[in-house]
Amino acid sequence: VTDAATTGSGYGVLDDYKTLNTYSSNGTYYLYDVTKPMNGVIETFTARNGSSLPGYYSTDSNNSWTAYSQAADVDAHAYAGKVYDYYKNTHNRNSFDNNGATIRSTVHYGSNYNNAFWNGSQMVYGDGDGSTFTSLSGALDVVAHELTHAVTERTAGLQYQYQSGALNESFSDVFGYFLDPGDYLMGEDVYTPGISGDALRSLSNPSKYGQPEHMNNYVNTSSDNGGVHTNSGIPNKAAYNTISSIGKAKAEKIYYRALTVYLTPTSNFSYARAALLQSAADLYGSGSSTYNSVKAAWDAVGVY
Ligand SMILES: O=C(O)[C@H](CCc1ccccc1)CC1(C(=O)N[C@@H](Cc2c[nH]c3ccccc23)C(=O)O)CCCC1
Ligand SMILES: [Ca+2]
Ligand SMILES: [Zn+2]
Repeated sequence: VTDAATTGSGYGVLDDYKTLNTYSSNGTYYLYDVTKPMNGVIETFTARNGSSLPGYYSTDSNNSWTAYSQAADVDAHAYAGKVYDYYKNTHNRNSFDNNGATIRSTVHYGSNYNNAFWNGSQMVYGDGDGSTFTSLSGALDVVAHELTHAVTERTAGLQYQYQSGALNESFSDVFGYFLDPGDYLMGEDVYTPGISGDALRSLSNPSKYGQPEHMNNYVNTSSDNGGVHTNSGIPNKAAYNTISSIGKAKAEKIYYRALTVYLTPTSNFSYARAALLQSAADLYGSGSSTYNSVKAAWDAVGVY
C-alpha cells in the first residue's frame, strides 16, 4: 500500500484547466493537499446535494478531474489553496488560525442552493440554480470572502450584526479583492451566468447593487443581522478610495494590521477608521501621504 501526495489536473467551473494538489491511497485519488508548510492540510468534500456536513471526500479514479460534476470540487480545492498561499506569502499567516488549521470545503451543498457560507468550521458552497448563480466555488473572490470570515473570527472577532457585522462583511469583500484584483466586483464570475458584466456587489460603486456608499445613507434595519450585506457598502467604498489612491500593496498591509492588531468584536465604522489610520501610521508614518489618503478615504464616506 503506497499513500502519496500526487499532482492531478482538471477543469473548473468556468471550464478552465488547472493542476491540483491531490493524494492517492489504495488506488483512489482525493482532493487532499498536503503540500503546505507545517503540515497544513486543505481538503475538499462533496455533500452530494444533501445538507449533511462535511459529506464525502471528493474522489477520482485516475487523478484527472474532468467531469462537469467535479468542476465545483476542483475550484473549491484550487482556490482554497490560493487563499492559503496569499495569507502565508503576503501576511505570513499559516491558515486562518495562524497555526496550520485544516482548511475544509464542501461543495454541492443542498439543491440549487444560491449561496455559500463559513459555518464556523468549514466553507460550504451551493451549486446555484444555474440562473442566479452557478457553482459558487467557481469565484476566487467568493472563496477568499468565506475564508476571510474564518480569519476575522480568529482575530478581530467582529460580531456579525449592525456596524461590526458590516465591517466583518467588508473585510471579507476587501480580501476578496486582494485575491482577485482584476476588478472591484464581488462574485462576478459566478453571478448570473447568463448575464455578463454584472456582479453581486461593487466596491467602487456600491450603489450600483443597492448598497449605500455614504454614512448619510446607512440603512437602519434588523433584517440580515442589521443589514450586514447592505451597509458593508460604506466601508467597501472607503476601501476602494484607499486602494485606488495608495495601491494594493500598501492597502493590504494596512487592512491586515487593522484586522489582526486593532479591531475588536464591537468595533463600529468610526473605530475602523481609527484602526486603519493607526495601522497606516504604524507602517508608513502619521504624516505620510499614505496616512492622509486613508483619512481622505473615510472622510469621503462621511465616517469620522
Ligand atoms: O459569506 C457571506 O457573507 C454570505 C453568507 C450567507 C449565509 C449566511 C448564513 C447561512 C447561509 C448563508 C455568502 C455570500 C453573500 O454575500 N451572500 C449574500 C448575497 C446573496 C447570495 N445569494 C443570495 C440569495 C438570496 C439573497 C441574497 C443572496 C447574502 O447571503 O445576503 C458571500 C459571497 C457570495 C455569497
Ligand atoms: Ca472580483
Ligand atoms: Zn460574508
